[in-house]
Amino acid sequence: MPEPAHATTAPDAATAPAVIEARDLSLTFETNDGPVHALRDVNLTIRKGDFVSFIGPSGCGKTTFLRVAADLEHPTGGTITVNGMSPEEARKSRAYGYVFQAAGLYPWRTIGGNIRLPLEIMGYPKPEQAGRVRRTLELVDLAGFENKYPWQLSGGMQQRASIARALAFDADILLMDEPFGALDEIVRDHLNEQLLALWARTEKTIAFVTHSIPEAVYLSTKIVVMSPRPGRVTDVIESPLPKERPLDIRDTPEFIEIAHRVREGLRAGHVED
Ligand SMILES: Nc1ncnc2c1ncn2[C@@H]1O[C@H](COP(=O)(O)OP(=O)(O)OP(=O)(O)O)[C@@H](O)[C@H]1O
Repeated sequence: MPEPAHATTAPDAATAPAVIEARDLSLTFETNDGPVHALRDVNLTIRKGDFVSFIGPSGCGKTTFLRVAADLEHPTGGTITVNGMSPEEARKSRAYGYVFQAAGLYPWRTIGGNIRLPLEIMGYPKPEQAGRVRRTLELVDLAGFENKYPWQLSGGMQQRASIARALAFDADILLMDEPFGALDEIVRDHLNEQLLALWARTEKTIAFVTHSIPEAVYLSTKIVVMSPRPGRVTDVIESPLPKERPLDIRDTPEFIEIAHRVREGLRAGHVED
């Protein structure tokens, strides 16, 4: 579907190079109960430096979109490119880091050991591994926790460690599948603030799945509203909010207006089971 003409877009945001580009992207899973249309005709451009949130009810294809971009699933129709390459080429060139819903840290490895793991697999020299682990721990505010084990950290700290692991090899793109869904609201607020600061500092492109309207509006430059059966994009909202966002921006009329539009989009796409 074409992107809405009434979107308010900062001039540079519209001209930045495309990082993820989906054209008529479809994925149908063949199951014993018949075909499941996880994605149908999704058209979307994610540009360099965008923070894009995907929001929609359970089963609308948010995770599937990220998994297709990450070459973990293969489309059955249309095309998707990542940094101008096929998802397979992008995966091989380590174009992205992936953060899963659960932190997924190995309990028998220290926090440093977990972050080092992809670097070991990629064959980085040992001294460089150590430097990268140290720098990414600083980025997520976990300096000093390198030698702790995951179970010695809170849930929020574990999620930060899993973000550090995704950042360690310095990919330009971060794919984040509901990384804060299981955390309480205060911790989530804090991590949202930290993630925004990290995004501003590193100028990465972030694709972020969430169920939370306030989280989507607070974090994003662009909000993709999806609806299920078949999974499709029903609205793309370009946020007019400034890049600097203190938490109390959530009380401003601009914020409330965008949240309202997201809610309307979700309501319009709602289907009864
Ligand atoms: N491997 C698979 N085989 C068959 N169906 C699948 C598979 N993976 C996902 N699906 C189906 O595709 C649809 C989209 O799933 P997806 O996980 O992308 O949704 P989602 O929007 O991320 O949901 P949630 O918010 O619950 O995480 C769902 O109906 C799901 O059951």
